[in-house]
Amino acid sequence: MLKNNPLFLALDFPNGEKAIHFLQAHNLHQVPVKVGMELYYQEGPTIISRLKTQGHPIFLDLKLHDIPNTVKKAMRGLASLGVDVVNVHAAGGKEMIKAAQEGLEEGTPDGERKPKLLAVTQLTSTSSQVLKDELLISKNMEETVSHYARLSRDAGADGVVCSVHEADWIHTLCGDDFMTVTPGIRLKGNAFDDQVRIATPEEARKRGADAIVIGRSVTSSLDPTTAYAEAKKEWDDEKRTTNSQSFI
Ligand SMILES: O=C(O)c1cc(=O)[nH]c(=O)n1[C@@H]1O[C@H](COP(=O)(O)O)[C@@H](O)[C@H]1O
Repeated sequence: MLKNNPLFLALDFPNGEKAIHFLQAHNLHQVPVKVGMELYYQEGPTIISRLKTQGHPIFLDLKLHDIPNTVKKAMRGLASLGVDVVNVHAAGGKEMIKAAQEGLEEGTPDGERKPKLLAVTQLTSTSSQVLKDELLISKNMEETVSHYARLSRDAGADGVVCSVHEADWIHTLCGDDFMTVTPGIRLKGNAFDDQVRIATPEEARKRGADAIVIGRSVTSSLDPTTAYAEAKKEWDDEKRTTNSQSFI
């Protein structure tokens, strides 16, 4: 795996013991991981320091969405944890995204690298129908995601979270160095009905995503070691032109 194009394994486990045991039992030493709300809200910063000690690059996915002042102060604290990537909801608007970057800059200890800031455009579980009927967004998915991506770039985010289907044209719109991180990844034959805008690791690579996030296709597999290896094989490409920004 090129260091610039991580495959983040989503550690959606109810507690730290289960997460660490999973990694050890399946020989997933030092792989990039994503810690989300389920695990972080149980364990707090302890799980971050445990994973860091074991050498895992970390995407801390808490999807902040609040008034700019609150987000800025929360990001100050998160920056001090030494994670590699954090995120907010782009729907919080430009001022909130700017405030998030300011908080990260202020909170990053001297000599350490500021975490990359991503903004979630539209969740991969959201369908075009939900966008229209429940969220009352009258633009279609393509226009909405494009708008949120441009807004995030203009506000100073390092990239966005989007689906694979949007990664290539976000690069066209926002530049090749604007990062696209794509969850909703499924290995062939898997199906989980809560995700809508899904794709395989191979499709993600072909559409130029900079990083992928994969969870249950590996963690709920009967053979997680093989499932992880399969995802990584599909995703890896030594010939790929890498983003000049580096995640980890
Ligand atoms: O920000 C995220 O990581 C995220 C954004 C998004 O639009 N969709 C999405 O699924 N995610 C996260 O990515 C992971 C996907 O997990 P699986 O559906 O099990 O592969 C979960 O931890 C989600 O919280």
